[in-house]
Amino acid sequence: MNYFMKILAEHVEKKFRKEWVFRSFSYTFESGKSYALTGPNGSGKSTLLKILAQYSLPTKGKVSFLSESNNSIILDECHRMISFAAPYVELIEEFTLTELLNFLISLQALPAHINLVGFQDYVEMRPDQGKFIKNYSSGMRQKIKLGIALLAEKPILMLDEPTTNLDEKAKNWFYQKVNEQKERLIIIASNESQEINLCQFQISILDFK
Ligand SMILES: Nc1ncnc2c1ncn2[C@@H]1O[C@H](COP(=O)(O)OP(=O)(O)OP(=O)(O)O)[C@@H](O)[C@H]1O
Repeated sequence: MNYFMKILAEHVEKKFRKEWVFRSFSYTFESGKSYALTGPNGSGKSTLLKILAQYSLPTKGKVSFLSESNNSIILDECHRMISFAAPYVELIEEFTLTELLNFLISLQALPAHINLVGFQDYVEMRPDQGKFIKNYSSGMRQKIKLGIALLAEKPILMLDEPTTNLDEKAKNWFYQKVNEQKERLIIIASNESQEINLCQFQISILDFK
């Protein structure tokens, strides 16, 4: 995981039909630093985060992932470098937690040493082992998503509204766990002050309208 990298956004613009979401967004993100994408509801945080992850394309401009020596990284490889958690990214609801963890390990989305007990200790939850993911509460599902993203040994951590549905105790758990992640390149899209304050750099999307 000690893999230094950069995300370079060059004059990135996004338009849906006739509506410009943002214009000329240029920024360089680096490993070992954390960034908050801020702005009110509907300002374009999620849209920008998905473009930075290269999950969706900008209308204009370019996003590249660069190695420490500034070599460009191919798209398939880029996607293997990201762990991404968001309210709109669903877990596989028909699995139990054990099945989900084993599936993610088989995809190399989680390291092979992760097991059920270790994961439950990490997320500080110990529900019934036979329970299907669909029967977990929304806050528990969100904590599982965050646990997976935090434990994935990927250089980039991207989180959209991470404390959605979390109670105070779970929020504090999350803040502590993010603060332990020193080497990764972290981008959090949020309009919650405590999530924003976790990050070293704040980028207001309203500056790119
Ligand atoms: N697939 C789409 N098609 C059309 N418009 C879209 C699409 N996705 C997003 N938008 C629009 O782009 C704008 C930005 O949406 P986005 O979800 O990125 O905002 P946000 O800042 O993340 O909002 P929130 O804080 O409410 O989550 C909104 O006007 C939204 O309706």
